Amino acid sequence: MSAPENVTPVIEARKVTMQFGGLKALSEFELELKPRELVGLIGPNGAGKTTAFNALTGVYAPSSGDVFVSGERVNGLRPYVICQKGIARTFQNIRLFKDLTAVDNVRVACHHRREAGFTAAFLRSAAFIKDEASITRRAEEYLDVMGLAHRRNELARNLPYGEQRRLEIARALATGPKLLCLDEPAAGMNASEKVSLLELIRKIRDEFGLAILIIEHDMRVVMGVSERLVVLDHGVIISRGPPEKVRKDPKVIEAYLGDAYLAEKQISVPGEGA
Ligand SMILES: Nc1ncnc2c1ncn2[C@@H]1O[C@H](COP(=O)(O)OP(=O)(O)OP(=O)(O)O)[C@@H](O)[C@H]1O
Repeated sequence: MSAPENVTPVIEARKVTMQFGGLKALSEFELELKPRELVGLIGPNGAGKTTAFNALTGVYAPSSGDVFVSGERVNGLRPYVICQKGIARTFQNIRLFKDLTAVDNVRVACHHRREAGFTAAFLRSAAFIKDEASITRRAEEYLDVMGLAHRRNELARNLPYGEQRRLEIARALATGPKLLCLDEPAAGMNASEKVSLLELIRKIRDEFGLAILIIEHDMRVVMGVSERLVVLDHGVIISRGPPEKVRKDPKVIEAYLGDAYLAEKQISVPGEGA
């Protein structure tokens, strides 16, 4: 599902470097996602994947290089401002409002793009009340998309782990993003849960017309859903392209697939048995 060549990318990273003291966690990172693209960002532990997400979403200001959202340079802008420009993310460690219900977790994100202002809220005007009702309806729709309608009134903390992860995605979707960045959304799930989550993610891309950038450790799973992969190792992009090309790239095999890391993490390599 590739976008036409001349379409402005939803996100572009140009030579983005992140330096922490003496450590270059990310070096001259280059990335471009067109609308509706689904791209996997992979690499061994400590490769710089989360650092790349943090630089794209404003958690870190790049030490050098530039990030553009829909053609606008966003270096140094706060994460919530970048989110307002259409970049939503989830985190490796679940960050829900654990003492709010599922629907309220999503409502909070819907508020992020509400139109009624503080005065209306203060006066609880008719417009405000109508707006609140429509926010609740929208939040319910996102819960439904993520298969969580039945959990509407449960506290986030009481949801099973896999459903907490889906609730995070529902909340990110509710900000109305052009790009959804998912940091290991399937972490901690078994193989079949991972496959069904990633199929759901692809469905979301198709239905909402979003671009999606996904960090995922399981090569088999990520190769199955991504149209393109970008491979990081020690902060440097060592390979990029369609999954069938990347999985044969000797640099990837050496850095990632051939790593003892695979055995340690019990990660399956596509084309190698079960
Ligand atoms: N805020 C920070 N300060 C110092 N070093 C950091 C910081 N954030 C990340 N690093 C270092 O940068 C390197 C890349 O880390 P990062 O978390 O981006 O890797 P990753 O590919 O996401 O790894 P994993 O798969 O284990 O999550 C690591 O050596 C890490 O220790």
